[in-house]
Amino acid sequence: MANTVLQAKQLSWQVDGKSIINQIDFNLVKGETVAIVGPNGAGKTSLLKCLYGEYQDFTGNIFLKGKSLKSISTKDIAKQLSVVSQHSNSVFNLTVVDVVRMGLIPHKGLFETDTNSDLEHINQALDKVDLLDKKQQSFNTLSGGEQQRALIARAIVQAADILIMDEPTNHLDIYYQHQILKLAKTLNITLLLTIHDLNLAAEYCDRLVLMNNGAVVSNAKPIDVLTPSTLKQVFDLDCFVDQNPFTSKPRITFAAHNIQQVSDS
Ligand SMILES: Nc1ncnc2c1ncn2[C@@H]1O[C@H](COP(=O)(O)OP(=O)(O)OP(=O)(O)O)[C@@H](O)[C@H]1O
Repeated sequence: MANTVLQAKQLSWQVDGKSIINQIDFNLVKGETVAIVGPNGAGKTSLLKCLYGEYQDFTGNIFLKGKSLKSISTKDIAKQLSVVSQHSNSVFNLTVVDVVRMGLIPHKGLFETDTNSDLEHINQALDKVDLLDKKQQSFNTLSGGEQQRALIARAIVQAADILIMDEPTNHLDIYYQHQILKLAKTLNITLLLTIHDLNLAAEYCDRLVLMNNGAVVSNAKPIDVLTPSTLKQVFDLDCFVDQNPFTSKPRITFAAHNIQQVSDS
């Protein structure tokens, strides 16, 4: 499709002989916001890791703006695609400004120092996420929401036009869940994320890719993916779908009456 920026064809990935991602076809179009949703263990993070080049031992093909991902250097991938992932946060025993400065790495030679315009760019990014006053604080001491904002500032400095976020709303209270997603949307770039909260996904995304057992069950607009029968099939729960009265987006209310106690299952 014209304007496809990221595409997977018959993508499979296994670990220790176990199939985790199973023959997935996927595409991401410039400018859209897409969420990968599905139960724990469905393969969402594994799919993202293949798509952003962390796992290279996949079979099938991944194309970044038409070029095979395996033929593009890590540095060139990072110029086009930035990643915000909670899993790597704990490695940052750095100040906030140093974390944000890491966004410059793909654009710099080995011994190239920061220019005044780089520093201005870093400050502008920190200002955009409202962390200028915390720039000298240790990243590890930020709250969960502030850490996500700092990583978004790093992505702004990285200046890629695709942003991948793995569970950006994890551990955030409801206010900050909305704040992070709204902030990401203001960047006006292509967004691909994983998210557990289907109501948030419906609120912010143009399209949802619903996964289960390493495969895609449904890939369409939220209204067409979030149907009681599809959700029952994947989550084994009955639900009621109506409209959010504020936004008119689909709103899902799950009924937990058939949940078994752990000891009964
Ligand atoms: N590096 C790995 N080594 C072994 N097993 C793995 C590895 N990565 C993923 N898996 C397994 O693959 C399956 C899918 O994991 P993945 O993290 O992709 O799921 P997910 O949909 O993101 O789950 P969650 O919603 O719980 O974050 C799980 O059973 C997981 O244990």
